[in-house]
Amino acid sequence: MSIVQFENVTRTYTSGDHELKALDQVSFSLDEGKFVVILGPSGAGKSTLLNLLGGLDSPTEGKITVNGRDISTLSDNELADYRAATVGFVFQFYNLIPTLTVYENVELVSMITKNALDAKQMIAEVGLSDHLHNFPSELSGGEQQRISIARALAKNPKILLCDEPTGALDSETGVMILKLLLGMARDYGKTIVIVTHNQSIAKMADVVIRVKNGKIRSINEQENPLNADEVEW
Ligand SMILES: Nc1ncnc2c1ncn2[C@@H]1O[C@H](COP(=O)(O)OP(=O)(O)OP(=O)(O)O)[C@@H](O)[C@H]1O
Repeated sequence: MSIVQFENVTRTYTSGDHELKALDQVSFSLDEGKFVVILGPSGAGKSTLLNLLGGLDSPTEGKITVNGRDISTLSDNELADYRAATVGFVFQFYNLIPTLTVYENVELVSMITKNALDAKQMIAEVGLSDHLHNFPSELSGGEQQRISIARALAKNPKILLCDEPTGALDSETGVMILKLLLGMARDYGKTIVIVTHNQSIAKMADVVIRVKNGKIRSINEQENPLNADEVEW
């Protein structure tokens, strides 16, 4: 069943009398529970696409439907509700709050959503129960990224949006993070959308979307994606 639908979506940026179409008439749909990789060179429009899907921005034209709801015309307050209820974010540089402990960083989510899952349970899910009371600076990069995934999962989102989630990690640690994300799709039916420059990660995707100059160049479904263990870069 399709959980995401973009129909002729355009996002135009205007500066002075110059207009730039960061996304230009983009249409695609994604099925629930899939592991999706969006590939494309710098400036292709990947972050713009992820921001629109995450309700951090609205399209200039076109329609975006997520989980049966048209999110293209929501007010700022409605978008905040949509973000809290439907999507989780994982970023390249983790975005943890340095003055809060691991537990507090994840528990924070319960302040923005009614359906938050138990913070300790989510930290256990990413294998870091021994670090509940550590501060982010006391953890390795891979551990910090696992905490940011625990925080995203604590919102119990249907969709996890990841912008270069392994971009700051070595290959071995990156594979561990990808394994964790893949497990979220396979075991919990989450839809995982990863934006990356890294062609190797695309080998483990159910669906690969290639973007260039604001347009979709191709959408490929892969029947037999690789396991995370088989990927390296
Ligand atoms: N806020 C903005 N104002 C003006 N132009 C923007 C803005 N955000 C993005 N753009 C432009 O839109 C285009 C697409 O940018 P986007 O960040 O989506 O690309 P990207 O594929 O994510 O690139 P990267 O891989 O380098 O992050 C680029 O030409 C960029 O300069």
